[in-house]
Amino acid sequence: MITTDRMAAVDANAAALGVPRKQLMESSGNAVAREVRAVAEPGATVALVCGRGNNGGDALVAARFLKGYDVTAHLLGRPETIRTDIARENWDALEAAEITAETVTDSRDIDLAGPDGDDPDVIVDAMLGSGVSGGLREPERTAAEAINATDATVIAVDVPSGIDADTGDPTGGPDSVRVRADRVVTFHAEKPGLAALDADVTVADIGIPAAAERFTGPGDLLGLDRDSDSHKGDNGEVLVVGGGPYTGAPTLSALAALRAGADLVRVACPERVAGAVQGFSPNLIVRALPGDRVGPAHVDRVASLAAGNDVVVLGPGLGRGDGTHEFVREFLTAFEGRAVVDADALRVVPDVDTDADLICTPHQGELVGMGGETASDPDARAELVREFAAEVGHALLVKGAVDVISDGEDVRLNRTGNPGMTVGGTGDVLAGTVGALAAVTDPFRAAAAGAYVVGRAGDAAAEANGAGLVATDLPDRLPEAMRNE
Ligand SMILES: NC(=O)C1=CN([C@@H]2O[C@H](COP(=O)(O)OP(=O)(O)OC[C@H]3O[C@@H](n4cnc5c(N)ncnc54)[C@H](O)[C@@H]3O)[C@@H](O)[C@H]2O)[C@H](O)CC1
Ligand SMILES: [K+]
Repeated sequence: MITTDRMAAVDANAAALGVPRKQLMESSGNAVAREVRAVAEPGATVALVCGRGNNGGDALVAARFLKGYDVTAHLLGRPETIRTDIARENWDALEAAEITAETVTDSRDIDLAGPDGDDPDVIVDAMLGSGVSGGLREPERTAAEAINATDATVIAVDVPSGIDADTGDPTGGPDSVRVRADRVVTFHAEKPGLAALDADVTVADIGIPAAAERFTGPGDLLGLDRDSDSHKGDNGEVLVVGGGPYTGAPTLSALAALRAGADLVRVACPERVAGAVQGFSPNLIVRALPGDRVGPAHVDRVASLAAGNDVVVLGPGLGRGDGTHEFVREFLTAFEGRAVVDADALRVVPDVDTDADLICTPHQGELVGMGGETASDPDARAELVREFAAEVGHALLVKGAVDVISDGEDVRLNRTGNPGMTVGGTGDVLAGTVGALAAVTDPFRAAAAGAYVVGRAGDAAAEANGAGLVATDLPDRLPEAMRNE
């Protein structure tokens, strides 16, 4: 089962793996033609009703695969207004091949009947697919009514036009016009909304590599951009809780959170290191906690600071010690928000009873310290991480040459990054990045996207600095790494 958003992500990941959308469209069109052949013998009349997006493009490809059938393509709009290059190229190919094609610009001109005035044997509904928004407009609306009025076998491409593939509901409200299909050929995987329809659904493999789903890619960044009309705070407020024995760690997390798009980043750290943290950057808001270590005495103060933020990043530079663990335990027990837990705070997580929504970011040694298991084979490790995430009830991002991300159900692997990133501090950058992303998306996506972009930033830094890569190289490279291309 795949949602429309995830499908768009997987499609972008496939393109990054060298399988561009035009190639997928060729497979989609082929699958549509196969479905036509399954319901009608050669010689049958087939009307392809094509919108101007890629859903229409799929049917334009199908026309080339339907030799021996009496095919007419009806394009709803002028060819110049076809919305994508790949659909237009397939329209041009159709014309060049002299396959019967008509354009319909006025809904009153829609006529699906063949030369003898009879309904076609088969109608392919390729008006709108996953790009639909709102109720059908003209000429699609009238065309849908015309399709529904025939006694042709109606095959919908991807989803019946006017239906939301995620919900199965008509896109214009309960009584709005939509195509009533006998069959649906949907691509790559079943869509959540199709099962409820009164249609036979075929899932066609269109050649998207399994790696496009299994591994993170640029598609995992879709939808994470800032809204153009957003206000200060809309893009996330992050509280980093750490420092004591170390000052660099909370600072790196905080700088990374800012570069990953958070609007405001606050650092709660012992007063002994507060000046040093602030000294790194005027962009940070520092809240000093009395003393030189974070301990149980600070729980109330940190809890009240946390309440004003979307996400807490807990752990960078906290150090270990009875007081630290006690602080983490007490804080998490009462906390009900979202937190990234890293470094010395991790060990406490499996024993804490908390309503918080956590993303734990252990390396493999820390995973074992938490009670988890690891394996050298990535697939075996992925399954172990998934099981452990389900057991602790939180999302895990287990760092390694290949990172494994799981929320106990889904698993994603991340291959970006390089051996140069084993230097100190890159984990702090990752925790801060995931913290910023967790303010704008769910924990699993935040962890997957965070691992991907920090690895990419590290790859760019390694290219520039070779073996001299240091963690402070990474935050400034995050904005470039977060572009979804
Ligand atoms: N990997 C994949 O996801 C693949 C998908 N394929 C096919 O592509 C469509 C989705 O194509 P897209 O161009 O994104 O959108 P549509 O064709 O569904 O819509 C295009 C166009 O229609 C206009 N529009 C939107 N809403 C309405 C409305 N209510 N009334 C009228 N017109 C509307 C709007 O301007 C849109 O831009 C997917 O379903 C698959 O069939 C591939 O070919 C293979 C890979
Ligand atoms: K359709």
